[in-house]
Amino acid sequence: MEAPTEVKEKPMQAESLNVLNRTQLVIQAALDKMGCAESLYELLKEPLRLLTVRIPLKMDDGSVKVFTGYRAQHNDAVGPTKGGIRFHPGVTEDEVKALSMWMTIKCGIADLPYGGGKGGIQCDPRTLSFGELERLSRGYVRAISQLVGPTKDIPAPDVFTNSQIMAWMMDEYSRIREFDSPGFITGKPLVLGGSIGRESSTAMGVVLLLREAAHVAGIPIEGARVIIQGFGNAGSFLAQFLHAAGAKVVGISDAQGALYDPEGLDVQYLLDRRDSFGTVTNLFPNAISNQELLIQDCDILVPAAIENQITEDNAPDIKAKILVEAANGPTTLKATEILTDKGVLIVPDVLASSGGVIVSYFEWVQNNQGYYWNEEEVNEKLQQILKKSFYNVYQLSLQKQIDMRLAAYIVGLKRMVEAIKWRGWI
Ligand SMILES: NC(=O)C1=CN([C@@H]2O[C@H](COP(=O)(O)OP(=O)(O)OC[C@H]3O[C@@H](n4cnc5c(N)ncnc54)[C@H](O)[C@@H]3O)[C@@H](O)[C@H]2O)C=CC1
Ligand SMILES: O=C(O)CCC(=O)C(=O)O
Repeated sequence: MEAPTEVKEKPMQAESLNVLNRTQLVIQAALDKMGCAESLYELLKEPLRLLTVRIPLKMDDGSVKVFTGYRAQHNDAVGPTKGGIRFHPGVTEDEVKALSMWMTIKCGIADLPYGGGKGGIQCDPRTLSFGELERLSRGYVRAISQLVGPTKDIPAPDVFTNSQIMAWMMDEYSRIREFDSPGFITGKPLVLGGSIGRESSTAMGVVLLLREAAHVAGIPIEGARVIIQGFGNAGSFLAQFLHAAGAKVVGISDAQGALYDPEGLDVQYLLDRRDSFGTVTNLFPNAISNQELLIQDCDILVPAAIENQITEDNAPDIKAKILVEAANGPTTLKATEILTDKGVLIVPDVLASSGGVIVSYFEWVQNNQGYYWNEEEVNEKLQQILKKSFYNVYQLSLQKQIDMRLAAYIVGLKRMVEAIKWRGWI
């Protein structure tokens, strides 16, 4: 496989950028605060299961390339595991493990009957043809089919995967199982049992949470200056929604670079020109870098791309008053500390990005019952869950005088810990 283009070797940093290590630290801190036995940490510090697969792919030119994929299942004490599938050159075993653990916390905060799961293939889908992408998606499902299923582990989209890929995966799983299995995967096209609102749900969730955060921070959304890192599923819908809500989108970015205009960007113009991988900045000679964008002046910063974007190196220079993490794992622990000390209100990833899995849960419920809801019903239910989630986390952070991330982990682990105890595992 060719070397990834945008994942460059980073200089040595004082803090650890290992997402698994830092997730373990927060889980341990949360379990300590909850007064849990050490054995619970021993159980929850790693996924229960991790499958590594090698997927041979026949390329269009007749050659064969072999890709590495993963599926991690963090814990299934509460119910089947759930979480997306990522196609990205930066996918690693530790990343997939951490992502599955974050799914556990997300589902716990939203009180969904799931544990966390996550999958990924180390690949660059931008270099694959449509046919190669389909064969790779089907190959991955064949490789993991024993481990997943509508009552075991339910995948969904994540970075560089979409409803077309979910459709191929559902079709492949249905062929293997010899029956139609819409509930095997979520984020499907509507005609194949997808839910209204799933495609825009991550961004919709961010907007709903941002409204609550802005309310407690005393910053009106109307007129607020927003920077969004990432212009894919989460970032582009978000730009659209915030623009419609009267906010001024002053910055956006993608894997190639970033655009910033203090007067506000033309969101519709950018949406019309972005490609299917959320790239648009390559069309502009005045593009700046992602790192430059993050420290530009704004009221609200929304990382909506990949991990480790906000570190101890750039956190002191961040100007935003509210940080809403639509991406998974964009901020390191040191950066969280620096920003919290600066008085920045952080809506952590495990809360901020939960709109996607909540509507995925709605999709799975609708698939199981064979009865489909309208947009109003989906949005109303989503709003109810998110409002409750936000205040559960926010109030705990005030009550215990802890940062929002630690508070979110405590809220998110509660149901899992209880389920483990009731099952008699610990
Ligand atoms: N799609 C979903 O339902 C959910 C996504 N998320 C998280 O939101 C974030 C974005 O996901 P999606 O929008 O779904 O992905 P996407 O594939 O639709 O878009 C990703 C965006 O990030 C940019 N990007 C990729 N690599 C980058 C890099 N090295 N530096 C800067 N930008 C880069 C891409 O150019 C693109 O604009 C991820 O962290 C994902 O885990 C969280 C919950 C649900
Ligand atoms: O929709 C889902 O089930 C999972 C979405 C996801 O992967 C995430 O929240 O990170």
